[in-house]
Amino acid sequence: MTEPVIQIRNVSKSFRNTNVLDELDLSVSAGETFAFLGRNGAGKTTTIKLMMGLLTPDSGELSLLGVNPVTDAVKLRSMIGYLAEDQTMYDWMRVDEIIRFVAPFYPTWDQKLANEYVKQFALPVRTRIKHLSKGQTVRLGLVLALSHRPELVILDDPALGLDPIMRRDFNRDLVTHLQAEGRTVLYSSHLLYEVEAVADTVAILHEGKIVRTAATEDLRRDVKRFTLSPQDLSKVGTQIEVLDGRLLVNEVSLIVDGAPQAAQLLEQEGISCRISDLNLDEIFEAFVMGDRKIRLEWPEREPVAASSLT
Ligand SMILES: Nc1ncnc2c1ncn2[C@@H]1O[C@H](COP(=O)(O)OP(=O)(O)OP(=O)(O)O)[C@@H](O)[C@H]1O
Repeated sequence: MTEPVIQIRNVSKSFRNTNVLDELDLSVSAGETFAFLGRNGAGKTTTIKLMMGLLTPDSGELSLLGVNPVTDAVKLRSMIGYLAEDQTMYDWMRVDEIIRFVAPFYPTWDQKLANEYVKQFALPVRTRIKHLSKGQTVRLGLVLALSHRPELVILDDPALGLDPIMRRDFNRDLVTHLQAEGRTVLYSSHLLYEVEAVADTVAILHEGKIVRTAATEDLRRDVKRFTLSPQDLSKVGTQIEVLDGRLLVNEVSLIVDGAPQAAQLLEQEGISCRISDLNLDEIFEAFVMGDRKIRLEWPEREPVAASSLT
């Protein structure tokens, strides 16, 4: 079996008293488009900076393309196409000037390819960077990140600040230029629906750990809403993994991971329920904001004393 292109094992990172990553494990295979998802502040940029050797882990190990970013960051950076969340470019330079400026940093720079990207992205070469639109700036960032034909591309929330149509076009560009060439791509975002069209695999980062890694179609199959009667709640065994539980009027709504198995178990128990599909935003929300404890508390609740009702 070939080595993963990105391998992170047991990586922890704190800033002063804040523990951002807690024994994080993550693995990305060659040719995969891997969406790295988390809410704002979840630690996506911190993880990416660790991968690029811009930060050092407190503990754990990282390997990208077989290189250790802690000891060999400079070598690694020349092998990776990296688009930072807040790209700081020399904004007084023109588009053609910054391309000429960046090219010598990469031994494998392909100027013909850079010219093709500039043409395809319709970038105005004689315009100063400070006069580009947000969409043009992101695309220029891509030209600079991709023209040395990196095997691995890391994009930190690249579509941030783009309007929905631009985001769609940007994702289409990603598919055309990177997936078609079999590159490995790690793409961070806080929007699950946004990465759906491009990602092979989605990993959800929450409270310093990856809480789920799956293909988007598997997430849709596995995570569903079960609606049942409150009386049946105590019969629901702990074998069912509830991501979120809510008490509605005369009903209980449970968002369950492992829906096919859960449906089978409930059927065996003779519990009737309604099972409905969720969209990707609802699935993401259940993982990062779901109330997992409430279910356990309900059956143990003290019944309301009849005297208190009078
Ligand atoms: N250099 C630093 N010093 C102190 N705290 C930091 C530093 N860098 C990040 N943090 C904190 O670490 C946490 C994770 O930040 P990070 O930027 O990695 O999150 P993120 O998932 O990329 O968020 P966003 O989607 O908003 O960019 C945040 O609470 C942030 O304030």
